[in-house]
Amino acid sequence: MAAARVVAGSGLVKLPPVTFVTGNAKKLEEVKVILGQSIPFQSLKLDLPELQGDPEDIAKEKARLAANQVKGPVLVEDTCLCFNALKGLPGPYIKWFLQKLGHEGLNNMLMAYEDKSAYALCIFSLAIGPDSEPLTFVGKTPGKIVPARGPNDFGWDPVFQPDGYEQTYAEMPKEEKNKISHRSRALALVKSHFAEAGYVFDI
Ligand SMILES: O=c1nc[nH]c2c1ncn2[C@H]1C[C@H](O)[C@@H](COP(=O)(O)OP(=O)(O)OP(=O)(O)O)O1
Ligand SMILES: [Mg+2]
Repeated sequence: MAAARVVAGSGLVKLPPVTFVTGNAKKLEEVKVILGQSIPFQSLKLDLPELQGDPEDIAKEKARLAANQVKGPVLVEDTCLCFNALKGLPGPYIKWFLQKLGHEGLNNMLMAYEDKSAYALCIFSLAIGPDSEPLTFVGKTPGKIVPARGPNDFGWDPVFQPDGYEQTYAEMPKEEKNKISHRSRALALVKSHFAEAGYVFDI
């Protein structure tokens, strides 16, 4: 795929379509709906290895790996579920905690604490090409951890109840989740960036 190039004298950067790289079909479904026609993108199903550490660094490293494989502009995302009583853990490691412990186990982790508050964090990272420093866009939704309610078709949605709602993410209609979710808040920043950055697409 062609790399990004500056159009001389115009202040514009010409880009091939962006590739959203994820191994998670449910994420992709939400991103498609939230982005609509605002940013031309295609998707690539790849489960990229993830660095340990600070969530923003994990997302940036994912973007670097993706841009090296795709050899063009990429967007990736890393999602964290952070328990306040546990000082932000499991955070970026939620995937493995959920896989091993399930919804009940996540609730049990908070049994010793009165504070069940938590927040969902979504970090998109955009790399324009293999050699460019990735940018990050962070969206956060506060809520609490509750015993599972609602359809079990996307990760920890049944155990996360956002503040101001009586329903868990899983119980909400998708449009409602997409209005307030960590993912849509991060994507709002991605959209503003694309609107302001002077990218034109080679499509
Ligand atoms: O809105 C969400 N509602 C409920 N669960 C969610 C959500 N978003 C991600 N999740 C789950 C998927 C994975 O168990 C973990 C994040 O891990 P994370 O590495 O970001 O996702 P992943 O490995 O499934 O896909 P990717 O290939 O994009 O890294 O939280
Ligand atoms: Mg992952």
